[in-house]
Amino acid sequence: MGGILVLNSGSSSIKFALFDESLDETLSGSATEIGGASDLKISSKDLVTKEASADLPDHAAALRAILNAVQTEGVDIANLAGAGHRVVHGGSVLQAAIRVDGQVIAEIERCSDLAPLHNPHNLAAIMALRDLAPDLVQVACFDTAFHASNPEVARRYALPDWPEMETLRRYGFHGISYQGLIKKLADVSETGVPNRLLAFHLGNGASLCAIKSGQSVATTMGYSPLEGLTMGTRTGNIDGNLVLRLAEENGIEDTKELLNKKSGLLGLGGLSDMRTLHAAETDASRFAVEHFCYWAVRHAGSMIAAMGGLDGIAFTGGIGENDAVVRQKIISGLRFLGATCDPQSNDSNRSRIDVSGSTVPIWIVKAEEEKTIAAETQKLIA
Ligand SMILES: Nc1ncnc2c1ncn2[C@@H]1O[C@H](COP(=O)(O)OP(=O)(O)O)[C@@H](O)[C@H]1O
Ligand SMILES: CC(=O)OP(=O)(O)O
Ligand SMILES: [Mg+2]
Repeated sequence: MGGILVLNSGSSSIKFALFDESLDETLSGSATEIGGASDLKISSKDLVTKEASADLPDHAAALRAILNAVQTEGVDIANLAGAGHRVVHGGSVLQAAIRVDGQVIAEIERCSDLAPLHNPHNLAAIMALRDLAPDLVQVACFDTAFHASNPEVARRYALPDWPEMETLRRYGFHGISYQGLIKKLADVSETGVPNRLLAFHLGNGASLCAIKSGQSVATTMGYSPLEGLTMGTRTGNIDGNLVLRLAEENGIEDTKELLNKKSGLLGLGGLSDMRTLHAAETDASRFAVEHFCYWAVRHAGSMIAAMGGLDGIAFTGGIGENDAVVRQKIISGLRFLGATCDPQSNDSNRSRIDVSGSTVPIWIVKAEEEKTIAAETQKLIA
């Protein structure tokens, strides 16, 4: 019997991994910078990495390339034990991992408007596997599930009560990443997971999570993955009245496109990808990076208040794991709390980057979304 194939469609990437029965990864890879200087990488257990600079203009092309590559590596999709998918928004109906059927597909589709950079691609991955292997058991895991522990005061917008109100609330995202992060941190930290942990998931989408006693108590994303930090192409927090004014002037569809796909780093600096932005070295690109870091620090203050203090910091996601400049700027912004990083450890992306004497430990934790999804999938197909 084959293993579990996991597909994780982010807003700028599709990551995948194949796991055996012991949840050891046997094949993995990613299509990154989709629509830009795209790359397709595949690594197998013997650590051979194949890299192809593939022309991937959109997520559909990236998905096709990944499924071709996986099959070329000898994976028989019809003979897998199951497939697991990251699904970003499941709304108020889909909150825990679930086996995919017609109703689940309809609900994921219904939530597509709320996560236009994700749900359509998450669904495309499910449908592509359905076409290739109609009998394959597929499981959807939701980015929102980890935040179900947030208190009502954090989840509710200050809107009056009416019947639909239960669905018009803050959900929070990147939950699969945060769930994987605390599991991994428990392994790598000698002292276990700190009681009040500030987690930064910084990728093309970016959010923060206040994790107290292992549970999410607050997070920066809300009703959709638009709220919170400045992101690759998303505004982050924006005044509702400004949104209304934009919609009056430009119409709803153009405003949705503007807020989700043309703003953030792209809107400020002309480029959505952090690496390319650093390389550009223009006034606009430098300002975009400053904006990203400034708002990460501002929101960090809010997360720390929600936990009543700070015992540890962890960075994850494409930027969080790799970008020493961004990490250093953010940690400098938190120096008033006594958090200080060691420049050498930070520059070499070590797993522990605080300087001795820092009031809090600071870690870099590789996002393990695929493994977390594989574990959930295995539970559901058992
Ligand atoms: N080595 C690196 N140095 C700096 N930034 C990086 C590096 N690798 C990836 N990134 C950045 O991470 C972001 C993509 O993060 P990722 O978590 O893969 O995205 P997604 O949100 O699509 O899952 C991009 O802005 C990219 O430039
Ligand atoms: C929820 C979200 O923004 O995800 P990603 O960072 O993968 O785009
Ligand atoms: Mg991602």
